[in-house]
Amino acid sequence: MALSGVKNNRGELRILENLDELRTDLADYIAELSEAAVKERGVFAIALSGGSLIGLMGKLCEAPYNKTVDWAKWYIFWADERVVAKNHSDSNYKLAKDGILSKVPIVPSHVHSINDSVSAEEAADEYMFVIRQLVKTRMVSVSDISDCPKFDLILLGMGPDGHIASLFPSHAVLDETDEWVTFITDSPKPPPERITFTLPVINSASNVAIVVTGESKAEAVHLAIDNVEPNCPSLPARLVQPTKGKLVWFLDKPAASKLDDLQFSE
Ligand SMILES: O=C1O[C@H](COP(=O)(O)O)[C@@H](O)[C@H](O)[C@H]1O
Repeated sequence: MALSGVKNNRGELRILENLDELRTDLADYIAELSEAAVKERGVFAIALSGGSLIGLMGKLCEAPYNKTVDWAKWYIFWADERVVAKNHSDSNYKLAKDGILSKVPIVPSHVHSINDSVSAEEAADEYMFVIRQLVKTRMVSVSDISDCPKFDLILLGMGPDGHIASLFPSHAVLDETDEWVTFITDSPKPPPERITFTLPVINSASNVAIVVTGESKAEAVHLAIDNVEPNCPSLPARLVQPTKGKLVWFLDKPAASKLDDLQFSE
């Protein structure tokens, strides 16, 4: 049976019994946000991550979602990307294309992937320019408290070290507040060159979901969510605090196993 509730102002926690339930709950959540955004704005601007998240989104390609979701209204972005060719096995674009985008009727021109034929710095600048144009035409909303884009949904995974997107613990890039998109060339997890949304962009989204499974991530989940002493100010996942938006954690039981006293109603 799933547990659900709000904890420590760290967002809504959804703790699912097993991966199958998590996949279904995640697909329902994305489909509902898509429907609401299309009704309100006529489009749905969604940013994906790489890693295990894509496999966990797989139910969206199955009935009923493959027929009921208004795929033509989706605009797809990436919260982070590895600076490799688009056909490389490390590419977050390739992962999403093979796992989801090639299986549903997304409009190809709505897929905003990163230029893989330039340097990390140039790719970050180009990507920011593309997003800026889409903000101007309101395909992507704009935050009313900063000049940041306001994505309808940013989907994040989390590594065992607490990294989200390509924002790694104690990395200087966590302090980046001027740019929407930036780059790193020293990622502790290969490949070293990556581009990533910055924290101000992530925290300006209308909705952010962090999807985490497996016991190897339980300690990072505890540090990111619980009131721990000393606090972990440089743990990226803890810095996800949407200013006006809503944060939801999707966890399986092993990932949630080190959380302090859960007292949600079943
Ligand atoms: O390198 C990355 O890792 C994170 C987490 O991946 P996971 O396989 O442990 O879920 C991912 O969210 C990010 O997009 C990716 O570039």
